[in-house]
Amino acid sequence: MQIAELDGLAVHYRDEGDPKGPPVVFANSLGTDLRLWDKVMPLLPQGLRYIRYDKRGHGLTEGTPQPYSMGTLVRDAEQLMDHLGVKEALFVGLSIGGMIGQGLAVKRMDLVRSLVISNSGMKIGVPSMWQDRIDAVNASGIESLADAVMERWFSKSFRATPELTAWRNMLVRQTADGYAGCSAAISGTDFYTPTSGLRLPVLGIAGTEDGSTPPDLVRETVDLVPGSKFALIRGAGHLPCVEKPEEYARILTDFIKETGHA
Ligand SMILES: O=C(O)CC1=CCC(=O)O1
Repeated sequence: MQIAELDGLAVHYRDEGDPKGPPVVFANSLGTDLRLWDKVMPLLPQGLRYIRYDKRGHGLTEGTPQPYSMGTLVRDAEQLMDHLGVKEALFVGLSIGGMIGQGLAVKRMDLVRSLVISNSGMKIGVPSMWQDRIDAVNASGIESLADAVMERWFSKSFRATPELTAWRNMLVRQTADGYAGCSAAISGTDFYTPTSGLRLPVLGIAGTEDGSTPPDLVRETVDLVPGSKFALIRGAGHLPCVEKPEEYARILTDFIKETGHA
C-alpha cells in the first residue's frame, strides 16, 4: 500500500507503470475512490507513469472535518505531486477531479503540461443544490442520496447490470465528511475566469447520458481554452471510464499521442 504523509494528512495513492516515463495523474469524482480507473488502466499505453489517489475523506485517505475548499483539494494534489517528484504531467480529472485539474493548472504550470477535463465543468450545479445534498448527507447519510446518484452516474442499461451494486457500495462507504466536504468545495467554485486564461493542450470528455455534467457544460468549459478538443461518448453517463472503458482509453491514448506525451 502506498501512503504519503502530506501536511499531516495520510493520502492513499497508487504509483504504477514506468517510474521514468512521462507522468499521468488521475483525480476521481465525488463519492468514488481510485478504483474508478481500474478498467481503463490496463488499456493505456506502456512506458508511462500512472498515478492515482484518493481525495481527502475518500477511499483510504484520511478525512478532516467538513467543509473543504477547492483550494485545499488543489493543494492536496499539488503536495502529492511534489512529494512524488512529478512535473509536467498529463492531469486527467473526472468531475470534481476535473475542477481540481483546472485549479492546479492555473496555480502550478510546472506540474500540468496537458489537461483532460472529463465529465466536469468550470462550475457544477448551483449552491442551493449542493446545500441540499450536504444537509441530506448530514441528516440521513449518503445512503439517502444513493439511488438518485446512480441515475446520474450511469445509463439505464448499465443500471440493470449486477455491477451497479459494487459502485453503489463504493459511494455509500465514503465518509460523510468527505462527501459533504467535497460538495461544499464544488459549491464554492466558479473557474470561468481562471480557466479562460489557461494555455495548454486540453481535452474534454463527456457522456451523452450524464445527469450531472451534461455534454454542453463540458464543451463550454473546454471551449474557454483555445485549441481544445472534445470527445463525446455515446450511451455513457457521468462515469464513462466505468461504462465504456475501451472507448475512454482509446480517447485518452489518442490525446497522449497527439500531445507527444508518450
Ligand atoms: O452528481 C453527482 O453526484 C456526480 C458528481 C458531481 C460532481 C462530482 O464530482 O460528481
